Amino acid sequence: MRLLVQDQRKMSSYSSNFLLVPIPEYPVLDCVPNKTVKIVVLGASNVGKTALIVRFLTKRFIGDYEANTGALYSRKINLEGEQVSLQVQDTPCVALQDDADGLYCQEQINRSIYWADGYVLVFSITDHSSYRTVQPLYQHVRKIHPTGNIPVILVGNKCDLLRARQVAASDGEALAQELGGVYFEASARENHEGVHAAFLHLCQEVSRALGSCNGEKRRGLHLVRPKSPNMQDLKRRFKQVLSSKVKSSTTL
Ligand SMILES: Nc1nc2c(ncn2[C@@H]2O[C@H](COP(=O)(O)OP(=O)(O)OP(=O)(O)O)[C@@H](O)[C@H]2O)c(=O)[nH]1
Repeated sequence: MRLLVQDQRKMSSYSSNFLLVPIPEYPVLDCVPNKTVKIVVLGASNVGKTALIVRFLTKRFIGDYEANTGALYSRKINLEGEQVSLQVQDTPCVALQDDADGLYCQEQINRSIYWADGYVLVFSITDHSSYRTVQPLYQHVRKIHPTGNIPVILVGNKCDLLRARQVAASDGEALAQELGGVYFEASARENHEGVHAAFLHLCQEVSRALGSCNGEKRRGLHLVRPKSPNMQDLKRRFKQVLSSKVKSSTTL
């Protein structure tokens, strides 16, 4: 047990970016970034939404994730020389209704869609039904934001599983073009760079769209801020990373 605590300290001192404990949003009052980039990650079940967020924020891949109930992570990042507060909202899965015309989408997800400024739509290249979910999901986002530009990227995750591929890269590209976004194929499991490039692209798009004002000012004050990650959940994930289940080939 003591060893675990020491290890935690040692790791924390290597990088302030380590693990899922969010960096305090505003640790020093005079360093408060005046811009907040709010991103929500959406998609069908089991496509790797949580894995992608964890990869982006920690550079690590953890094999097993509990089906999540939607956690919000925040940290400060540098975008094109500007300090920005980044908030990333994980969400429970959405599913197509039996008639495939509509979506099962929890109210919590609707609030996150309303709240966000940028959208990561994820499917798994090994699961064609998750791909078919994307178009109705985008339409759903459009219903909530009927006017204006919607910064969006489409991520085809699990591209390490090439033999199990069910969605061609060209189909991903075609769909992204239809949605007005860029397509990224990524593997949360195998590769940090691809995931980082995808999220960074969206952050930059959102940041440019926001200009010098904050998203909340742009659209008027938003309703309810999505749920912050509860500490039990963060502690569990923290322990999970430190356990022998860690399967990462990257070093900090
Ligand atoms: N091979 C492979 N497996 C992945 C990848 N990303 C995620 N997984 C696995 O896919 C499963 C689902 O990952 P999650 O991140 O929980 O997926 P999710 O979309 O958040 O799932 P829900 O909580 O059901 O909505 C886990 O077993 C992950 O280890 C990837 O890039 N490659």
